[in-house]
Amino acid sequence: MSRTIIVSNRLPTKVQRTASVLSFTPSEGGLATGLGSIYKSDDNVWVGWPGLSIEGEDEQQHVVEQLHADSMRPVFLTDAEIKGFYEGFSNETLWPTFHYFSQYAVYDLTQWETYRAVNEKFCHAVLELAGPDDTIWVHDYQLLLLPQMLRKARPESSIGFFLHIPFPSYELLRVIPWSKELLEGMLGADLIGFHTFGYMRHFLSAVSHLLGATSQNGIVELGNRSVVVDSFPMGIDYEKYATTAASEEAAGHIRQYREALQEVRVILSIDRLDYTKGIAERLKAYDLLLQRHPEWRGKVTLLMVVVPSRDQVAQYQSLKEEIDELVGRINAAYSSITWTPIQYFYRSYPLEELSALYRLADVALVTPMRDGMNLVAKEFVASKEGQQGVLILSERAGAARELSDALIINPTDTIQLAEVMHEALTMPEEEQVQRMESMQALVRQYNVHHWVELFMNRLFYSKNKQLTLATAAFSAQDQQQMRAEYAQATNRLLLLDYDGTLAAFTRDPQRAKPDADLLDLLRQLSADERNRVVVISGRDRATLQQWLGDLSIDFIAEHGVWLKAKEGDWTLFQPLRSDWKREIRPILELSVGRTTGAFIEEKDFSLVWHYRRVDPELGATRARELVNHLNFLASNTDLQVLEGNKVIEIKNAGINKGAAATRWLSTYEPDFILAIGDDRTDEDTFGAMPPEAYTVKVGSTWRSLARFHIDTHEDARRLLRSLL
Ligand SMILES: O=P(O)(O)OC[C@H]1O[C@H](O[C@H]2O[C@H](CO)[C@@H](O)[C@H](O)[C@H]2O)[C@H](O)[C@@H](O)[C@@H]1O
Ligand SMILES: O=c1ccn([C@@H]2O[C@H](COP(=O)(O)OP(=O)(O)O)[C@@H](O)[C@H]2O)c(=O)[nH]1
Repeated sequence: MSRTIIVSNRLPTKVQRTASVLSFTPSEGGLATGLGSIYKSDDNVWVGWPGLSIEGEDEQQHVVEQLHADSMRPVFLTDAEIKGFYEGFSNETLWPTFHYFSQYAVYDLTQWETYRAVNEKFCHAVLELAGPDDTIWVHDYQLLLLPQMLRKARPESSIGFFLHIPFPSYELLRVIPWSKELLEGMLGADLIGFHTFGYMRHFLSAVSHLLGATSQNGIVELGNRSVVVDSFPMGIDYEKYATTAASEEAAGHIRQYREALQEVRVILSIDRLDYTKGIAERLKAYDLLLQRHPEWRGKVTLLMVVVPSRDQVAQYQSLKEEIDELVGRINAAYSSITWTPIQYFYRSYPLEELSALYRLADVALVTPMRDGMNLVAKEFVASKEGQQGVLILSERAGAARELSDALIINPTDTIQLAEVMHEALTMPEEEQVQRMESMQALVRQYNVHHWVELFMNRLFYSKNKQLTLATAAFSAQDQQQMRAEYAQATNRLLLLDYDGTLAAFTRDPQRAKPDADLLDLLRQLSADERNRVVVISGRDRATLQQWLGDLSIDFIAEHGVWLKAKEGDWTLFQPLRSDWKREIRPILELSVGRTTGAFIEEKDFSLVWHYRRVDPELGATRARELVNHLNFLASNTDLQVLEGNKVIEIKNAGINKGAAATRWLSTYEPDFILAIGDDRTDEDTFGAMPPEAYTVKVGSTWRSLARFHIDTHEDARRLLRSLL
């Protein structure tokens, strides 16, 4: 039976120690509360840290047994690991950077090494548990390296990754000295999910800028795999919150609270203690509300729950002091004998009491500076079924992308926030109900079950697509078979693309000049009279002639425009015109003028716009614009627009590598064919070959007509050497 192995730093149950007794309680934090509400079934196991240092063997055994019953497998961390991995790299480097608080980030080599070691530890724990058919779903920033570690150990596994916090602009990410390793770690997954489209865009941009990997429609092309990237806004267990808030137990709590609060209106604020949550700014705005609208004094109370969190990290300790001080100052300034402006609780509450608070409140204040999603906002909405109530929501919470019927605010604008609190407290009942109902419909539909289903279906789809669309690796056995057929053959045709296949793809095309090793390889291959070696390239004939002209080989240049057999001269594929260049060249020049790093290459019968040296995102955007424009001009003419690897080529229609290669097939009638290429333009060659030909794609495995795949140009050379 195949299972889903959920892996996250924090388990949904946390272990606490009072005196020497261990107790087990639900964890706080959206990852644990959200996923924790649905994972329990025989098909799932959850691997994670129980939230406490437990070093004694007996205690560990006790914890293992307790958690086992709930399908959880603890990963125990030592004190040093908690310091370096959890408090350190996770919460002093990644957390501040990803939430745009780079000023709080530390870059410490020892912490980074501990982070890597703990990711390894999680990897071992998962590998001990996971069978070959199990799906592994890794969660969050504490385990960014884990997908790649698992991929190395289990290349065929189905691995998903979901990030619960924002993904920042690459300008922030690149500041981390290990940013490339972190991205590579994530790319071990088959599917990478984010809460919002914006985070996903930042990720793709970072991958392109820092790793140079290209993506199309959210699919990142890696050498030998492709990774699907998408957004999946996490939902909550709607029914659970709606039902609990309407329960008798919650009603009992509400009666009690009401008695204490009397008639005052309630503004509710619930968060973990975190500088990303905007708690201090919220307090300042509340102060402003009481200043600017004194009519609310004695009539409203801010009920503020702050859940202790990461209290060993310095920034969290100083934030606690700041909040204590602000609350003290505001209460001292405005309190009366019968009224306290802020009721402040530094602790966590069980679901029933939280639900009662949600149900009781007139207004919920969810005003983070940055927040991956924020489930409190959704829980408030679900708890208000059949009720009025107003949600004030920061534009920088992931939830704001969905809950557009909330009052959306900028959390740094305290004056705006104070005024919006006033607006919320005076909003007509009808408008409250209408906004609430529309948000409820959304939170009910896009609930956590829907989220899991969506993610899992997409993971299944991505994996399946990889398997069906990916070109098979050129196995040792297939290569053996190829060599056997090669040995038998007497009239062999070797069609070899140049850039990216025989030589590495370089920033400056002129630097891809053949080295001694390549010249020797081609010389030896062509020395065998049974071989006809053809370099089939997009390059102009002059360059090919200059670089390789001394060899006894054939050429197909300019993507099939110029042909040359070793015994003869250069000939045109067919009579061609080039007067169209006069009209097209100025368009390409205009685009070069607007795009630093772009350049034009002119061949006899084609013009090429290169963008390999352009900022990758700008290059891709300009290339799209140019292709659209050129295609428009080329319609109703005998021109065609070809897109290659960081190039756009415009040339006469009907000519491509495949059409040219067909001439060699009919002229020489080979009994063995090997065609190797890395580019989109080589697909024309592959497509023109008979089914028994050995067609080999270098680089990406995705959607090629080739029968086999190899990783790099070095592999291509090795393959050719193995024929000698
Ligand atoms: O495990 P802790 O260090 O105690 O922190 C609690 C969790 O905080 C973060 O939660 C995030 O996930 C929520 C659900 O997707 C999302 O709504 C929220 O915006 C995030 O901040 C963190 O990502 C988790 O790993 C922690 O367990
Ligand atoms: O006393 C409390 C206060 C909050 N929460 C839960 O903690 C989670 C907070 O998740 P959110 O996504 O809002 O932010 P995070 O803390 O994960 O950054 C929510 O599910 C709350 O119900 C809790 O269990 N007990």
